[in-house]
Amino acid sequence: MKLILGSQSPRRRTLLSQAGLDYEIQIPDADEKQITSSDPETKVIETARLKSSVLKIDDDAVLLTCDTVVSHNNVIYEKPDTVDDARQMIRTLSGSTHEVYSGVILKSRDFEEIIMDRTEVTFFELSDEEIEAYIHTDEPYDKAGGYGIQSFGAVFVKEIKGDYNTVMGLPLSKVYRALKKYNL
Ligand SMILES: Cc1cn([C@H]2C[C@H](O)[C@@H](COP(=O)(O)OP(=O)(O)OP(=O)(O)O)O2)c(=O)[nH]c1=O
Repeated sequence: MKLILGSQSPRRRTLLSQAGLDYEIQIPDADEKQITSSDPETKVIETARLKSSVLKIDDDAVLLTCDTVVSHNNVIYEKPDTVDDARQMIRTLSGSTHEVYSGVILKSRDFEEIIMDRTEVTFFELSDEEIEAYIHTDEPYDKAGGYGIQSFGAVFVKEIKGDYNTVMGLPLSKVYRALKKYNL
């Protein structure tokens, strides 16, 4: 079996490579706005499934698609569209704890497997100056919740409970373990 990563995310590529997995890439072009669930687990799974539904799966392939959202006080945060969105997200996350959900669909012609993971992240209290400086960089805009734990956003983090890689966009150890079952 060969592994296809259905993602344009550079982080997901890096993480699969870090685990020594070989893969080919396909880029899903799905209209994610059509997934409107307000439950983060449902949202990431349905979105990952939507991404897999727009890609072709060969007989000998397993397709991996994934979605990541941030949830804070029952509100879901995806990628900020504007500077104002990013400001509002980082202000909300400042000085409190949020959850990052990453949901994966592994799909072949014969099966579908769901992998779900959740990591809790607590931010230090951030100053207005810190937030303004950050939202005027490129970093927030391609990331759920408007920050990157693997980049400058690391300095916002006081505590993390769970798999760090789930925050970066792929629950790597769970994915690795699942893929071993299919000899990938
Ligand atoms: C919270 C957080 C998210 N992210 C990223 C992971 C995901 O790539 C992104 C959430 O967007 P997604 O829609 O999950 O993924 P994507 O659009 O980047 O890629 P694709 O749909 O093609 O697979 O946010 C970080 O890189 N660091 C972080 O700390």
